[in-house]
Amino acid sequence: MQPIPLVNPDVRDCSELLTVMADPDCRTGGPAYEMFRGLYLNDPDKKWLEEHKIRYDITRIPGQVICGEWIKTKGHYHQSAPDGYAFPEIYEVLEGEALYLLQKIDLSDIILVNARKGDLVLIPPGYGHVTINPSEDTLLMANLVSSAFTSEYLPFEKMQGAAYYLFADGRRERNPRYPETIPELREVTCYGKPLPEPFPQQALYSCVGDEKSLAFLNNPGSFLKEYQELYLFM
Ligand SMILES: O=P(O)(O)OC[C@H]1O[C@](O)(CO)[C@@H](O)[C@@H]1O
Repeated sequence: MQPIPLVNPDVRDCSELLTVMADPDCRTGGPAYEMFRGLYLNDPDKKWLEEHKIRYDITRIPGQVICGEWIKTKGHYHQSAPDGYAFPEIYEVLEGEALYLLQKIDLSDIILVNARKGDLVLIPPGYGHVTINPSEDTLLMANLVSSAFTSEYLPFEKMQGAAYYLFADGRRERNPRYPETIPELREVTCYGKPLPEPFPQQALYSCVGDEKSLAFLNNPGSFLKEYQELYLFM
């Protein structure tokens, strides 16, 4: 596939991360990561994506440590689709390595997914998510998501971030604002593990045009059994 030109990003400034950092006195600024949203290679792909209410984004997260933590995205939940279940999302690591911290809205499950180049990571309905770049190298990742979704930041902002903080010195600490009774971070590694059918099996952009493998993005409630079979729940 020819590369998609990455131009005109939305830039998340480090100062926008202050409400989710472990250190409430953290003072930082400057660009944190770039989000290239609503990308396509050609007009037929653009039309197909629009007709199917799907957005393809690429995010570039240069390796850096911010107030002792590995750089991370701000974190958000997704609101419910018309069928009553929250919009899911799927990520692909294009370069570098990533940790995806997923936390169920009722906090009954908190997962840390290790992924590297070529891996696909599915964010099931109802899981808030934060992406962490745990290295000095740049993380480049793509995602497909419903274009009807919006990001809900408030649950993370109210709690000063996700349930766990990951520090560059290797410490992983529970965010003290969450109850002591929350589950331990459940770590899974998806290196080279394909997602089960009917979810995408190949590079995300090559799924553009494949109605069957992307149907879950706008119809989350129709795939409840399939979510149970994800490696996330093993
Ligand atoms: O909105 P946040 O939490 O900064 O996360 C950014 C990521 O979320 C997305 O908007 C998709 O959920 C991507 O464009 C980007 O990778």
